[in-house]
Amino acid sequence: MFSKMGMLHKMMQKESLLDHQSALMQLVTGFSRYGGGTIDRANGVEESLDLSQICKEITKTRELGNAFDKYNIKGFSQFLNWTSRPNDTLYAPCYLVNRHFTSDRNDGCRKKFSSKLLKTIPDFVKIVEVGPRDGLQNEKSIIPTDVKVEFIKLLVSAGLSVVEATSFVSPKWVPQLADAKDVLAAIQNVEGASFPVLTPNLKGFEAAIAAGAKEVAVFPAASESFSKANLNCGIEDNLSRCRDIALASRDLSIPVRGYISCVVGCPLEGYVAPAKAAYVAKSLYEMGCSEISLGDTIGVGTPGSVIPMLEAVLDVVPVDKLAVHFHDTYGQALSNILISLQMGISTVDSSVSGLGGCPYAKGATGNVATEDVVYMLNGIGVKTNVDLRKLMLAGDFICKHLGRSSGSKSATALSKVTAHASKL
Ligand SMILES: CC(C)(COP(=O)([O-])OP(=O)([O-])OC[C@H]1O[C@@H](n2cnc3c(N)ncnc32)[C@H](O)[C@@H]1OP(=O)([O-])[O-])[C@@H](O)C(=O)NCCC(=O)NCCSC(=O)C[C@@](C)(O)CC(=O)[O-]
Repeated sequence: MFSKMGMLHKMMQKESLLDHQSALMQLVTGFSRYGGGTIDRANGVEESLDLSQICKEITKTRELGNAFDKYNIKGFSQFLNWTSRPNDTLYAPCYLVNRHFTSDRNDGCRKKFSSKLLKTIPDFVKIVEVGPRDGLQNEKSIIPTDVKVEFIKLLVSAGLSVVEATSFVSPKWVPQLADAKDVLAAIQNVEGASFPVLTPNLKGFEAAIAAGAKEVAVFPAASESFSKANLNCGIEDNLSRCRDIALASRDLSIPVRGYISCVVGCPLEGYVAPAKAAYVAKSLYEMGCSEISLGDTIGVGTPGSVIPMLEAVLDVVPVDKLAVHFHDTYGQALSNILISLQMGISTVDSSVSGLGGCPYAKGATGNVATEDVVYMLNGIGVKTNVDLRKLMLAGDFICKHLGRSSGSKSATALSKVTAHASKL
């Protein structure tokens, strides 16, 4: 590999050769293949050695640009794009690492990228995995308890420190989670993660505590209609139920997470004003919730609606108490997450393989896929402690059981490029 690249490099230096169509074609094909991932570090190829230099030369060489146009070779255009950044000697190796899909956390990248845009992003992001609860609650055919338990164990072994396990809600409303007590009993001895469970009222809270829950979550909505559809009561009545749970858990030193559904949009009311989300967030904060997760339940938000909502909430709740929870119905979740991180939020909810959907939000698809979140965070050098390869195993496991393919773009891509996936 090394000698081949060296040869190509030499050929490029001889400008006259570039006029020759077959030599040009060889170069373009060679670079395209190289850009496609055949780098061989074990044989001593130094990515920074030839490539940054080569990339510089490519940008200088109009003929190669023309050749790209003519032969429409994809990998080559990526080289051209990479080198269009300023100071490409610094950037090129970094891009190449990403090009090779290692997806490992790349501290080098972070340092080199430390532009204004990434400066405010936290160094560490806590991922709250909601796959076993939000991900599965909408599944029509009942998943055996032992499958759920194995799924949770795989998620924990991938390094996820918070795995929302189930809900203590009415089995008539959410039949899939009717085995909440058994799931919780089976994971009592699993170490390395906390397992919050949803509790809509004191009845659910008491059942959860009796089953061994050490952390619970309440879930009011920012929209009156959704609150009624989801919980059979309006916002105020539900906040008062949340308050009862918060009081009861204070006595037991049980942390209570507060979710807010429909923070930017509601399946029944449409647009939700930022002040509504802020009002519910403030109420949850004042009743002592340890964390408040802002849910775009139907995935309609864009940075255009998420930023004003976050600004309103940040006026009343400290940033370190906030989490974001985006569904990906319109493919906006990652951009919304990035914006949230830039605004200082460092807790992100997601669901492996993009599983999920709320039974009372018709048409809404799953949560943002955990693999996609981890892939993005790895790419910008943010630590998560999550092992992407093991996470993909958990995703494979549950997708096989559900008989469907993964909703994660990163997992799908990485599993196709096995040579790269093995380097994760
Ligand atoms: C809240 C209730 C229970 C009110 O339901 P209700 O029908 O108004 O309750 P009720 O007090 O009239 O009682 C009716 C029956 O439910 C029983 N019941 C009452 N409470 C419980 C309980 N805790 N556990 C088990 N059973 C319960 C109660 O005992 C009674 O049983 P019956 O006498 O008929 O045999 C019901 O509306 C419910 O369970 N809703 C489920 C809501 C839900 O789980 N939604 C999905 C999760 S929210 C979500 O996904 C959004 C989120 C959080 O992810 C954020 C985002 O995505 O943006």
